[in-house]
Amino acid sequence: MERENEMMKSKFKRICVFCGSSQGKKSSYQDAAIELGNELVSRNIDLVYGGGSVGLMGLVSHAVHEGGRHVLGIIPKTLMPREITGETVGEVKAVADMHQRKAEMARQSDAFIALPGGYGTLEELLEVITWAQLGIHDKPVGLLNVDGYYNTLLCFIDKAVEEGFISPNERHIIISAPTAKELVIKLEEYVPQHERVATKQSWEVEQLPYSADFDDMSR
Ligand SMILES: CC(C)=CCNc1ncnc2c1ncn2[C@@H]1O[C@H](COP(=O)(O)O)[C@@H](O)[C@H]1O
Repeated sequence: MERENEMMKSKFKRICVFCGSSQGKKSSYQDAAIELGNELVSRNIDLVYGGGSVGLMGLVSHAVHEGGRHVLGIIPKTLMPREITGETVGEVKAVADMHQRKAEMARQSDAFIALPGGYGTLEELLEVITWAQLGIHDKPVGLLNVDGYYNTLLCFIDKAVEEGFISPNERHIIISAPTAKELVIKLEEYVPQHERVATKQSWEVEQLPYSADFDDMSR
């Protein structure tokens, strides 16, 4: 038993999952959300997500919570009413707005996975990819391509590479796989290949709230 646990040790402590606030029409999307939750549990990985229990978000968070791992939901105050987001499980952290939510989700996690979803999921996914490209973080980003749901997005990204808008090295930022198990293994093996535009340190300096100079200029 101890040996089994030892084998299942992951280099990730917490993974952030982006996914639909809807369940999607096919049962395979729902099955994949539960399977991903179970995969995290089996590898002793905790969950960070957008909070709430609507759609695939509810399925993945319940699976992780019921499996005994920690669940952290990060919710903007405006989405907190139960009728919008549903019952939450685990720890809930309230933040001021959507921007703070994404920053906090990214800060709290060692890697990101997107399940099928809509605008919200795409926006969260593309933002963490862009941040990786810029060198703000070097955490792996995975796409769980359930039943080929993301094939057209991946084709579009290949087109952007062909047309010279994304470099081949930056194409490697997105890691995709059809099942949770394969995806987590690939994320574990990920080594960034792209050049960073700025060092992490320079971003930290840029992101300091207000400098005295800025304050003076605004007077
Ligand atoms: C108005 C509405 C759709 C409310 C649903 N309630 C929600 N509760 C919590 N997080 C959400 C909600 N809607 C979108 N999100 C965020 O956006 C993503 C899902 O958006 P979507 O369903 O793919 O586009 C999630 O990863 C989550 O972080």
